This record gives sequence, C-alpha cells and structure tokens, in this order.
Amino acid sequence: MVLEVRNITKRYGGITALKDISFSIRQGEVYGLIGPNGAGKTTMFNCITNFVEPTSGEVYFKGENITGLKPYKITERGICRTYQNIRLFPQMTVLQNVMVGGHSRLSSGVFKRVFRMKSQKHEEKRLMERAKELLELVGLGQMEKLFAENLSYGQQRRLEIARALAASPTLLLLDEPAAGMNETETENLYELIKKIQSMGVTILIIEYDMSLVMRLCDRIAVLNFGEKLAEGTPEEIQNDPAVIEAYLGKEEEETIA
Ligand SMILES: Nc1ncnc2c1ncn2[C@@H]1O[C@H](COP(=O)(O)OP(=O)(O)OP(=O)(O)O)[C@@H](O)[C@H]1O
Repeated sequence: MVLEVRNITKRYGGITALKDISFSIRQGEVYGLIGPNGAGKTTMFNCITNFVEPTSGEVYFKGENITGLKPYKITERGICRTYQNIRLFPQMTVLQNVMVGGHSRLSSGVFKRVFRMKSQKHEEKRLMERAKELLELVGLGQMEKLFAENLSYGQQRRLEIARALAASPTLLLLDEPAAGMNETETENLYELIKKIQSMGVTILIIEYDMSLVMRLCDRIAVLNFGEKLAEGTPEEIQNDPAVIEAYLGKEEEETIA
C-alpha cells in the first residue's frame, strides 16, 4: 500500500469533521474521495499532509508512520498536493511557479534558487529543464513566460498540477481539480490525470464532477458528515443504496445514469 489512513478522527471544538476514517490506496491507483459539502474531504487531505493535526489516528506512507511530521517533511517523503483555492504566485511567471515546486523538497532557499544565485546555476538548469518538461506535459509549454495571473482558470489549475509534480511525488493529492472548468478543459484534465497515472504516480482526488470521477477512479470512498459511508469501485458506489440515498439522492438519474 502507498497510503494507509488508520482511524483518523478530527474534531474542531464541537464539530467532528472526520470520525474514525480508514482507507488504503494501492500503488498506481486513482482513488476518489467524494461526498457532499462539509463531508470532511479537504480535512482528510489536511490530515494526510499534516496541515492540520488529526485528533487521533495515524497516516502511513509506504509503510512508515508519517503522522505528525512537518508538512515539508511529508512533501520530502513524496506526497504533494494541489488546493481547492488555487495557490500560485500570481506575479511570478508560469515557469517560476513550477520551479518553486521543484524546490519544495528543500526547507529553505526557495527564493534564492529561483532568482539565480551563481553557485546554484547547475541545479537550477536541471530544474528548469524539468519544469519545462512538466509544462509540456500539462499543455502549458507555450506559456512559460506569462505571469501566472494571466492564465485562465483552467490553465491555472493545470499549472498547480505541474508545480506539484515538480517535486516528483509518489502520491499526488488533487483537491477539486475540475472546479470551474468547462467540458473541454475537463476532458483535457481527464487525459492529463490518466497520463500522470501511467507515469506511475498514485493519485488521490477530491472531485464533484461525477462523470469525471466515475471514469477516472479505480476505487472511491464516500464521506458523509465525517463518516465513511461506502468504499468500492465506481460501479459498486453507483449501485450502493446508502450512497444513492444519502449523497446522490435526487440527482441520481441525471448525474450517474
Ligand atoms: N479550521 C476549521 N475550523 C472549524 N471547523 C472546520 C475547519 N475546517 C473545516 N471545518 C469543518 O469541518 C467540516 C468538514 O469540512 P471540509 O472542508 O473538510 O469538508 P469538505 O468535504 O472538503 O467540503 P467542501 O467540499 O465544501 O470543501 C465542516 O463542517 C467544516 O465546517
């Protein structure tokens, strides 16, 4: 298993955002995390990356307990993420944004390196080549010199993915990557995620676009009010009565059929 989430509970005061959640992700899988607003999906990402500390429970990555490690240490081990609310450096170029991602395994020196200190030129060149490759991969090869703020929303989401990949993750966490995308952009995103999977990267994805989730994911967990309601293949999830009732409900026919 690449990732094992064991009995994670997260409380915020009186709110139990996650209640005793366990699941495991196999090498090479695309694993989906779905559920209504407030179900606890982003909180789960935050617990895995230790952006917030779980109240109880443990996270194992490649067999090692990573619970409580500093977020940058977790990145160093090979878990990278994108955010629900895009977090780019808007006034840095597209290329620089990806290069920053390449430095995220280091705890310091990020800006020094991006702004070309002499002694680091060789490493920087390597990073730049890698960043350019990644921009080609996500379809932004022609846009490296633009400021990130000048990209469309869909392009910014792809740039976030390139930046996360720059640290060469084993496990990539994608938080609503299709949010705000039109049909064509979503289709391109599907192709991109499949390509990333074929490169051997394991993927955990939070997403509301059910047609994308059902096509993309090998397995899915459904969260509802902080509890794990179901887990299975897309087919199993679509036919699970508890899921249909609690989550998909009225939308079932148009969303899932
Ligand atoms: N920092 C926080 N302080 C207090 N409560 C929080 C905090 N973060 C999340 N919560 C609460 O925890 C619950 C789960 O939120 P979370 O954002 O993880 O849900 P989600 O499934 O990601 O929803 P969405 O898709 O709307 O982002 C919600 O009730 C939310 O209000």
